[in-house]
Amino acid sequence: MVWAGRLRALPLRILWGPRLRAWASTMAPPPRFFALELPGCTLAHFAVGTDAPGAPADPRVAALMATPGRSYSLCVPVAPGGDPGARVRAARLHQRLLQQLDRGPLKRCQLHRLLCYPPGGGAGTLQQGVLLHDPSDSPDTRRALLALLDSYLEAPRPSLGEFLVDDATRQLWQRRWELLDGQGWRQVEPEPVGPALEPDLHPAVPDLPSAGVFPHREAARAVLEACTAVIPEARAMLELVDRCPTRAQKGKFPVIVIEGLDATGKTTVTQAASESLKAVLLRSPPACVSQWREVFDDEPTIVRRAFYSLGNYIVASEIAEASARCPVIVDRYWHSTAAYAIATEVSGAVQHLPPAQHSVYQWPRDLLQPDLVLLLTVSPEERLRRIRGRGLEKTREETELEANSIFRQKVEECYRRMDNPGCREVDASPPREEVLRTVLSLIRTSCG
Ligand SMILES: Nc1ncnc2c1ncn2[C@@H]1O[C@H](COP(=O)(O)OP(=O)(O)OP(=O)(O)O)[C@@H](O)[C@H]1O
Ligand SMILES: Nc1ccn([C@@H]2O[C@H](COP(=O)(O)O)[C@@H](O)[C@H]2O)c(=O)n1
Repeated sequence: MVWAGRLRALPLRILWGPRLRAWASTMAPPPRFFALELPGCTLAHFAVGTDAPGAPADPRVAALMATPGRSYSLCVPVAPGGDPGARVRAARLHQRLLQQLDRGPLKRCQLHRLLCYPPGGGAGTLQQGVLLHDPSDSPDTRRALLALLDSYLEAPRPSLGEFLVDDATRQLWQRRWELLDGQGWRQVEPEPVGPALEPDLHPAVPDLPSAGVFPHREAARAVLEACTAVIPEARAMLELVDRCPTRAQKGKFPVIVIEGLDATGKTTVTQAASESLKAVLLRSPPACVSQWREVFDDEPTIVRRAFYSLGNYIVASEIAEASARCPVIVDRYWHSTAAYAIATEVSGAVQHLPPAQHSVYQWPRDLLQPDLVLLLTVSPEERLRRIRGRGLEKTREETELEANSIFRQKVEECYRRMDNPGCREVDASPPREEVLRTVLSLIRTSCG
């Protein structure tokens, strides 16, 4: 491994002459594009293997990789076989990989979220992973990464690349590691790292309908069906869903959904409004599945959101039944499932979200629609005051929201972009009585 340490110091053009370059170009794999999440949730884009040797990469990428140490990319395809089973296996593998990076010598590496996609992108072509930066450039890190790859015996195996800086020209290169039959791990020829334009659509968006924002019940159902061998609770959940009518119909009374980030006052408002309107109060996920929530909250997005999506269909059958008798108030519904899924999967900040009117913001075609959706919003400071005032143990996601105001902004912006039905925003910062008055007045004017 000593030679590899020296390589960084050697001007790469000595190793990378024209003949070698010509040979490599005949063998070269297709170019790959990368979206790297940097501190502050900014995204830097770069390309590997395009015909751009010598061209400067994004200065932020160059700066990161030029800091003392060594950077590696580790990626897993999201849909190696295209079917839900393959997607679930790949997502669980990616989750396991992230957990493994938190141990041993790899723990000292700084991690940055990384997405890899081919030119043009498209559903099923994405790879998700991380860029690891080892500030100490220790050979133990490389050894640990190769040992980690060795522990993945079945496809899809993660792919490992190593970044190199040509000290003379400052050009960046990537060398992938490949497993050669009987010869162990070998590095393939370096490929140039060059600049890349930001794609029009964030590369994770084409996969959202199969990975967390399911456009119909069957799409979410197929995901849990694929999990039954490894998550016994998935079978129990499917049995409950399968007992619900495929197209639950709303009764003659109005159905009002209250949405918002944690601690914006949904519980307070839904309880008071349902008393005032003599309405049935329901919540998603429904009580009958809440005992499995912890299990699914520990799973990757695709499985977790399939659970919440199917929970919405169970609530739909409860709404259908209750709205035949009286008004119904619902604490969270599909908009929550979709908004959190989009905000989690789309790396970067608000400007990287899919544009308004994109199909991911459309209501699923087979899910009972409410008459009115109200989105409670409060300032970040007020929300934090309320979380602290409540004094309850914070869930992991709440902790993340608290720490990551950009994630919170993305969730809220997704709520605002939801369509058909869209959300009516209500400023929930005033005292409880005033918020309730506003909500009741909106319900009366909108639902008669
Ligand atoms: N208008 C208000 N003014 C001041 N405090 C409020 C107001 N509405 C709710 N609260 C308080 O803020 C805290 C969070 O409210 P609540 O539990 O209703 O929010 P929530 O949106 O249901 O939260 P979660 O989604 O996390 O369950 C509670 O302690 C509640 O008493
Ligand atoms: N329909 C829903 C409801 C909830 N979620 C997820 O649960 C989290 C919040 O739940 P609370 O009980 O704290 O209100 C939220 O972070 C969502 O991830 C969902 O996806 N769909």
